[in-house]
Amino acid sequence: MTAQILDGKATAAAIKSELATRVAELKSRGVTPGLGTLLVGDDVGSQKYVAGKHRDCAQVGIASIQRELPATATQEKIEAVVRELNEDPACTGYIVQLPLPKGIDTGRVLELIDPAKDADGLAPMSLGKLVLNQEAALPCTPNGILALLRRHGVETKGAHLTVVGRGMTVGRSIGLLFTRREVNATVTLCHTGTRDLSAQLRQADIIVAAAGAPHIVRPEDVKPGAAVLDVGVSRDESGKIVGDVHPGVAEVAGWVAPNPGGVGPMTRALLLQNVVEAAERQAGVRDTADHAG
Ligand SMILES: Nc1nc2c(c(=O)[nH]1)N[C@@H](CN(C=O)c1ccc(C(=O)N[C@@H](CCC(=O)O)C(=O)O)cc1)CN2
Repeated sequence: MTAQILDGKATAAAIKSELATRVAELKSRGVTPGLGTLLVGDDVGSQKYVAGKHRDCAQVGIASIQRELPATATQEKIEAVVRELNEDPACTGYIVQLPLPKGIDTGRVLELIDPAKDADGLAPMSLGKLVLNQEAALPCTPNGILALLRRHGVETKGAHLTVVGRGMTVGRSIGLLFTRREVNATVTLCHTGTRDLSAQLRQADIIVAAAGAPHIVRPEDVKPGAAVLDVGVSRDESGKIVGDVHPGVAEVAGWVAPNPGGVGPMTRALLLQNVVEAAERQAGVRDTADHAG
C-alpha cells in the first residue's frame, strides 16, 4: 500500500481563499481584522513561523501587527507588551509565539491575554471553554488536524485516535476537541511514561505524532490503512526537518500528512480562521453556535 497524501498546503490555500471572502465582507462593514504576534528571542524556527503567519495575513487581507522582544526581555516587559496588544484597537486577535525563553512564566503571560483577542485558543479562558463545549477560539494545530481529515473525507466518528506527545500546543488539548460529539473519536494520549507505545499505536485508526522524537512512529507500529499525521519537528545538521514518523510508514498507512507540507500550513490557516471569527464576533455577524472544522 502507498498512502494517499493529506495535503496541508493545498487545503490551507482553499481555507485562506474562503477566509479572504469573509475578510472582504467584514471590511465592507468597516471592520478590518488585525493579527498581532509577540515574538520573544531569536529562535530561527519561531521567526520563520511568525513570518509565515504574516505572509498569510497579507494574502487574505488581514492587517499585521508585529511586536518583537530580545531573549533577555523580563517577565514584566513581556507582560507590558501583552497589555498593549489588549488595548490596541487595530489588533482584533493576537498570539504569543511559543516557546518563551527559559525563566519566563508562560502561564502568567497567557493568563493576561484578553479572551476576546486570543487567536491561538491557548489562553486559560479559551481552554476552559473548550472543556465546557462553549464557543471560543480553538487551538490551531488540533483544529487544523481536524479540518485536514474532514476535507479529505477521513472519518473521525468511532475512530480510535492515538496521540504521541503531551505538549501544550497539541497533545494537551486535542483530546478535548476530538471527543466532542460532532467528532466522536476515542482518544489515547501517549507520552514518555507510556509503557508500550507500539501497542497503543497499533490499535489506532488515526495517529498524531507530536513528540519531537525523530521517527518514533515506525512502519511496524501502524495498522494498515490508518491515517498518520506528523507534527514533530526536529532538525538534522543541515537544518532540514526530521519528523516523528518514519518514511516507511507511507507503505502501510492509508493516509499520511507529510512534514513539512501537512499540519504546519493548516496550523497557520486555522489561526487566521480564529482571527476572522473573533472579528466577526466583535462585529456582531457571527452565530455563536458555530463550531469547529
Ligand atoms: N503561539 C503558538 N506557538 C506555537 C504554536 C502555536 O500553535 N501557537 N505551534 C508551534 C509552531 N507553529 C505555530 O506557531 C507552526 C509550526 C509549523 C508551521 C509551518 O508552517 N511549518 C511548515 C514548515 C516550515 C519550515 O520549513 O520550517 C510546514 O510544516 O510545511 C507553522 C506554524 C509551536 N509554537
